[in-house]
This record gives sequence, C-alpha cells and structure tokens, in this order.
Amino acid sequence: MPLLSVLASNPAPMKRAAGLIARSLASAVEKPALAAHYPVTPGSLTAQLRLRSGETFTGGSFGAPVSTVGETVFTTSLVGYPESMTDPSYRGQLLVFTQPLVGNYGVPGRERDEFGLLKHFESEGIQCRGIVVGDYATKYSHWNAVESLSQWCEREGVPAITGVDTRALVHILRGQGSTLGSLSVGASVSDAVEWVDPNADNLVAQASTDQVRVFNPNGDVHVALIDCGVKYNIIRSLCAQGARVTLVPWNHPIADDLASFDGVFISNGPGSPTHCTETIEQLRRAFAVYQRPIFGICMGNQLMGLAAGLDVYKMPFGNRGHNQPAVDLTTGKCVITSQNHGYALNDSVMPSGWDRFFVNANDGSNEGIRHVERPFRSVQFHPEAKGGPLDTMHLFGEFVDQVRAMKAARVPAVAEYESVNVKQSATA
Ligand SMILES: NC(=O)CC[C@H](N)C(=O)O
Repeated sequence: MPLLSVLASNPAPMKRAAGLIARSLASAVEKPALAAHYPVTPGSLTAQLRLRSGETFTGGSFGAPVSTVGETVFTTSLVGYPESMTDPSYRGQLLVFTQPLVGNYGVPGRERDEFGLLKHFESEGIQCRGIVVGDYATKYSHWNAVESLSQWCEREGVPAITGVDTRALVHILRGQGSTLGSLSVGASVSDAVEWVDPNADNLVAQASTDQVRVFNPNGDVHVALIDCGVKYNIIRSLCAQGARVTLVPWNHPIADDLASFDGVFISNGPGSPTHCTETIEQLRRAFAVYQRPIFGICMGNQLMGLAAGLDVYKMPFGNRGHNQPAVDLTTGKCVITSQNHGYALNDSVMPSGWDRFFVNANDGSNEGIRHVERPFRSVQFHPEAKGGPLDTMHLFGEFVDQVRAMKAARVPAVAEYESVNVKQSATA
C-alpha cells in the first residue's frame, strides 16, 4: 500500500512523527541528559557532569562526595592516570579520559628517588579538580599498586564520575571547544551552579613553589629552574644529566640573578600564560643580555614566545595525549610527543632573530621556537614524557651538554648585546 494511504488510514505514525519533531525542537532549547553508558558500581552515589552549555551526563561516583567546577578537557592518553592527575598543568580542570577502562592498575605508592622526588607522581598530590571516565575498573592489579583509584580520589577529596559516554562528551567538546563543567555527587547534585572560570586566576602563582629549593647539590653545572608548576620528571631529568638544579618561584627576579646560573630552564604550568607578566618581563630582560642556554617546556615555551614578542591564543580544545606528532624543522624528522596544553603561540610571523623549532603534524600549531644565533630554545610538548614516548628526551642532554660546554669555555653570563651589534654593523 502506498505510504500516503497508510498514513491516511492510520494517523498514529503522523502523531509519532509530530511528537518526535516537537521533542527535538524542545531539546534544541533544553539540552538532553545523557544516561549512564557503561556499568556503574551498584550502590554507588549518583554523580552528574553538567556542561555550562547545558548537556548533562549522569553516572556513578567513585571519588570524594563533593562538587566542583572546572574547565572540562579531554586527554587521549591510554595510560598514565597517576602522572596526569598529579601534573600541575591540569590544575583547575576536569579531566576526561577517552580511554574507556580506567583504574585497572590501581595507584602506586609514595616511594622517593635519590633526588627526593616521588617516583610515580608528578607532584605531591592530585592537581585536577575531578575526573570523568567511561568505565571505572573496580578491580585493579599491578606490582606497585597500593590502593585503588577510587580510594586515592576519596582520600584527596577529588570527585570522580564513571559510566559517562566519553565519546559523546568529547564530540561535544571538540565541536564547541573546552567548556566549563560542574561535577556534583549524591546530595550535592543540583542545577544551581556558580560558574567560576579557573583560568581567570593566576594558576601558576598557586602551583609554583614559594621557596627556593636545591636538587642534586653536587651537580657540576648550576641550572635555575623557574617553577610555573613543574612536573617532577623535569627536575629529575635535569638532575639525571648531572645538573645542580635550583628551583625558584615563577616570579623570581631572574634577570637580576643571571650570573648565579650556568643555564635557565622554564617549566610547564597551569592556566593562561598571560597572567605571568612578571615572568615574561624577566625573560625579556634576560634575552637582552644572557649568553648562556635558556630552555622552556610547554608553559615555558609560551612564556619565552611572549617575551620574544609573539602572541598566544586559546586553542578550541587543546592537545592532550601521548601520541601527538611534531616535526623538528631543523631536521625534518617527525617525533611522537606527550602533550597537555590549551594555549598555543601564534607563530605566523616570527620576531627578528627567532625561528620556529617544531610544528604539530596534525593541526600545524606551534610546537617550539628557537633563537637563530643564541642558545635559547623551547618546546610546546613534554620531552620528559611521564607518561608518554621518550622520543625527545635527548633535549635534556643537549641542554645540559651545552650549559657544560659554555661553562668550560668560560662564557660570561651577560653581555651588552646592543653594543656588540653596533660594533658588528660598524665593521660590516
Ligand atoms: N603543560 C603546560 O605547561 C600547559 C601550559 C598552559 N597551561 C596551556 O594549557 O597551554
């Protein structure tokens, strides 16, 4: 029977179609609640992730029964949740894991290495505000596990939600960009959310050390490490190359203290680099006179870029994961890198004396800059990995070797570059 005759003799399909249209129109205004997708531990408290854009995901709680608001970001890393969650760059953020099964190898203990750093974590505690997973593994097994992911989150007061369709969630975040989210648990699940953007604050000032600390005091070269929220493996990687590392606060007046150090290193860190006006100004002054090596990682790359005269912009949803391809523009070689950033340098026009160092092979975003004559370099990715591939670990060795060579050659810490340049152009 032709379709129109069916509809004429039986109005039910028409009614159903009208209902569907009405519902989809309503959902355009009122964002849908997305039901739990993966199994939720029976008896667990209800947890809800609500995006500021209106979508809600309901699941089960497996962390602390508290509520929080943060920038909802996702990482594509398959392993490394203890390292990622303790990475200070995730401060202020709700971390979504696209790897569905999370928690199955538990959480390691707090053993320390020869430099006094926690072996298995990137700082002293959990830094992200909450975590979002598809399928929390209630059973864990690993030789160095001492507790479950759930116990760790509870002990540290961090909420965690499981059962979320993280593919649907990431689809939304990729479409509209990183969005504020509210994670609420049990009795605290509520529609009344105070949307406070953590990036409005200077998160670097919160994550940085407030006192000077020395690691590997017998190292043969002395490196200042500007702490914007440093990952322990950056300190460890410098110490392992034989450097004595002095960790200084983010706003340390380094430009007035250059003669104390054989090299300067700038760490990763949370939030927007634009808050760090003091660091940028110190670096700008250091670039004008320092003759020894300077190196920056992630936030360090952004701060060096800003000091060199570049702009920074917020990426739609950032690059977070352990499989980001970056092309070394000095060799043409592509390396696989670990990343965690939401901001990037706009390198479309480079300031005089500077060049691009690495470029992201997926999206063309900046992955590093280098001075063409002087020993200043920085990268947007994380050569120290933890977790992630070790393709670019050699950058630590190259930095410390260069620091060592300049020390051996007795290169003075500072020079008046302007007068050097004037002399050069006079003789040219
Ligand atoms: N890992 C980092 O240092 C991140 C830098 C900065 N907070 C960003 O998101 O871009």
